Formats: sequence, structure tokens, C-alpha cells
Amino acid sequence: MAVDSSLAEMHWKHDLLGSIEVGIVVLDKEFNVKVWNQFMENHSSIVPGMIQDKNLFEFFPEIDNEWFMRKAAPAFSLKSPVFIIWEQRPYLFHFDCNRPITSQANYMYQNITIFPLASLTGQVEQVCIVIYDVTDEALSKLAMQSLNAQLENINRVDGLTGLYNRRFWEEQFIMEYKRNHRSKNPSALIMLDIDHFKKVNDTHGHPAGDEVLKIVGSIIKKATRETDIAGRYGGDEFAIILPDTPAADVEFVAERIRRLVEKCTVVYDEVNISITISIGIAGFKHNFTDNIQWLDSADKALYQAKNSSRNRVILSE
Ligand SMILES: Nc1nc2c(ncn2[C@@H]2O[C@H](COP(=O)(O)OP(=O)(O)OP(=O)(O)O)[C@@H](O)[C@H]2O)c(=O)[nH]1
Repeated sequence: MAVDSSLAEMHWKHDLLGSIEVGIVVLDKEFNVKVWNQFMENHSSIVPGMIQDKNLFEFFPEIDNEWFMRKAAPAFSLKSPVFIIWEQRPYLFHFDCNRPITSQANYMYQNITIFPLASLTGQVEQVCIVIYDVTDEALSKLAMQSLNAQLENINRVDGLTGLYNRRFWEEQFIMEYKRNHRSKNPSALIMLDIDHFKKVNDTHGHPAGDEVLKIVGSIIKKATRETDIAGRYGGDEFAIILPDTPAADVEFVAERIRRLVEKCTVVYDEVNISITISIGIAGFKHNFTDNIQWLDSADKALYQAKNSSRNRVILSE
């Protein structure tokens, strides 16, 4: 018996649309659904009979329709395909991610292509949207980005105190020095050193000394602004850049840190350890010829503080 050829064609088209692992949706100019394949049915639980000839946005209110219509416009008017990658928008249809429970994805990441479908007259009355599930690719790229960010952070941060390490702090200091030459608002530099720290180590042990360093680091973090650049310069010495800050304000910050350290008691192995710090401050001067001069000024002020009974803040001339 001869099979009607158009019926046979319909049959294989149906099979084809049903078996491919991408979403296929055909829309007319009013964004009414003309084709809805098995992939779309499986992920949305909407069968073709329910959505056929209905407006897409009524079924998917989460789609930003203005944005989507703007994106699809070139497919209708210029007859050119449009690509939307997951980095631009993670998904068009909010479908669950069918990965194992251990997966971090809360939804299916999607790449989208919108193809113009031209009629025999060359007019584009419909477009075909192809939805690719790119969850695995997206997750591995996001994991890689997060790993890189962690590595970058490890490279910048002192493991003990959580402040910037010396190398990164010095890079910032050089940039700040150059910026100050162009700026009208001078920044200031604080150098800070724990008093008689060797004695802390000798009396209570190195781990107790480490605890003291951690506490001083956390006090510095608490007492400074997010825009200030605080680093562990080495051993028990810390350095802080305070961008665009007048000397009087810097003295106030330094004094606050000094008092907080003086008031706090570090408890280690049930032993109370009291400490003090000495602080030197140097404001930026336009006659500095390199950044080391700025550092030396702050260091000299710190040395003066150490030499005048410690537990003091000295502002360089
Ligand atoms: N616990 C611990 N000690 C450190 C670390 N890095 C350096 N030190 C010690 O810090 C001490 C630094 O001492 P100094 O700054 O030279 O002298 P000080 O005893 O603090 O005396 P003044 O600075 O003159 O008040 C040395 O004993 C170092 O061994 C560290 O990461 N942890």
C-alpha cells in the first residue's frame, strides 16, 4: 500500500524533533508557538497541545519579553541569525538542572540561537529558537574562574594576618606614590611595629606570637577603611596607606589603632598577653623623588616613637 508522502515526512520530522538533545521552538511574529519539541516538553512539562498557537510569554512570565523581542528583531528584519550565550544571560527558559544533587547548578545554563525561517517569497514570518543545554561547560568555566580568583587572592594575602603580603602591598604603594604626584589630595603612610615582640615569642612561644600578630592584623582591619591598603610588611611590622587623607585624620586613625591594641588582651593557652605598638606616620610630599623617600620618612618617625618610650604615634615633619 502506498503511504502518503506528506504523512511520511510529518512522521520523520516528528521523530527527528523528538530525538535531538536540543530545544526547538518555532515562533511567529506575535511570538505564538508553532513548534514545541520533545526536549521542551520534557523540561517544561508543557505538552505541545497545551502551548500550540499560544503566546510564549504567557507561559513563561520569567522571560523579559522586551529584551527578548529586541534580541529576536534582527532575525525577522535582517534575516540574520542571533546568538545569545550563557555568559550574557544564564538561561532563556528557567529549567531545572538534571545533574546529580552534588552539582552546584540551580538551573540549566543555555546557549540560544534564533534562526530566521524564510518562506518561499523570502519573507521571514517565523523564527526558530534552538536551546542548547551548556550546564556542564558553564559549571566548569565558573569553577575555573573561582579557582583563579582564589589563587589570585592567595598570591596577594599574608596567610597569618589576612592583610596584603609585602609584595602586593609594595606594588600598591608604588602605584599610590605615582598617583599622589598627580593628585591634589595627599595620601599618608603609617608604619607600625609591635613593641618588644621578641619577648612575646621568647616568653610565651612562637605560636603565641603568631596569635598576637593575628589580633593586631584584625585590629588594623577593623580600624581602617575598605579603601585603605593595609599589609604585613614583614615580621611584626605593618604598613598602611590611607589614600587622600589629611595628616590630622591619619593621626586620629593611628591613635585609634594604638589605643585598641593597648586595651586588648591576647589570650593564648590560658595566658593573658598584653602588648603595645609604636607608630610612625608620613604624609606624601611633592618633593619626594621616589617612593623609598616616603617610606623612609615613615620609618624614621617609627624609629623616633621606639626611641621615646614606645607605645606612641609620631608624625614625621
Ligand atoms: N611568632 C612570630 N614571630 C615572628 C614572625 N616573624 C618575625 N617574628 C619575630 O618577631 C621579632 C621581631 O623583633 P624586633 O621587631 O626585631 O624587635 P622587638 O622585640 O619587637 O623590639 P622593638 O621593635 O624594638 O620594640 C623577632 O623575634 C622575630 O623572630 C612570625 O611570623 N611569627
